[in-house]
Amino acid sequence: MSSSFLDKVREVAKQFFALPAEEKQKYSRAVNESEGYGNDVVVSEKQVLDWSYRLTLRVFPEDLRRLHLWPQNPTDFGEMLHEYGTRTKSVIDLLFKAMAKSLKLEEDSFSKQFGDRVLMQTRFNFYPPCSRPDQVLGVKPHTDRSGITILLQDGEVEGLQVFIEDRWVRVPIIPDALLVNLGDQMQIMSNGIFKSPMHRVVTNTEKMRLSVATFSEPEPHREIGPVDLLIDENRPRLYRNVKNYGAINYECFQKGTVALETVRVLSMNASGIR
Ligand SMILES: O=C(O)CCC(=O)C(=O)O
Ligand SMILES: [Fe+2]
Repeated sequence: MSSSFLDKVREVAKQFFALPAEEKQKYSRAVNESEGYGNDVVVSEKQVLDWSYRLTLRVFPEDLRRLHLWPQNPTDFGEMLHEYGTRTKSVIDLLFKAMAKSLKLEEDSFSKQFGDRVLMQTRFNFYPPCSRPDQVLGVKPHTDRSGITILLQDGEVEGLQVFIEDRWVRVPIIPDALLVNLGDQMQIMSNGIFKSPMHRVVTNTEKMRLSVATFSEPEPHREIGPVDLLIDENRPRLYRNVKNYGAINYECFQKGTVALETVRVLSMNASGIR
């Protein structure tokens, strides 16, 4: 993707977030829905909300697009999202193949688990300046539930951090780069070889920040699990097969538990006692 195209994606998204509140509210996320415009889903009075506005839209499969939630304003928003989504999908398809080959597996080992109706959601994150960046995060620590997430960062303003060896490490801005973030479902399929990193977004007092995250996951009824060839005596099965991991991940996030732990296979010793 050319840098002018990536700039265009950021520009059109910024134009949407700059619209008056009443205009953006036409595309509001309904209670219990994930698609549309708004803030965090509120699950408890004690919850500390993320300092961000989001617009989340499903781009694939095309017949599941909810076009009434796609902004009419700016007028080229729909065309931009279709184009960006299509190109991002090819990047994801390619990565699935390359990652399987890198483990000496058949190239469709991961993609065939996801099937040919992969769900792809694009989330536009808008982080306004925040007067108390010491107290409020743009996005709380989490791992993505996806297989692969493709992230287009702001062209200038940093904010993303990854948890590596017990500390938060900042992710630099590379203006023309797409950041590939692996999600929990890739960790499951690769039997723990590819890791889904914990990450968060910090706020800052002066500048707004925009990012565009595209998540890929299988349809909820499809079962995914560690690829057989990645399981042996030296590397026992780490995860059970799962369906609808999105729901498991969401429920755990609400409860503050780690979703991947709940699908882990517990090892037994010779006497069958854990
Ligand atoms: O804004 C970012 O850089 C990351 C956002 C993110 O982690 C997410 O939307 O899952
Ligand atoms: Fe994330």
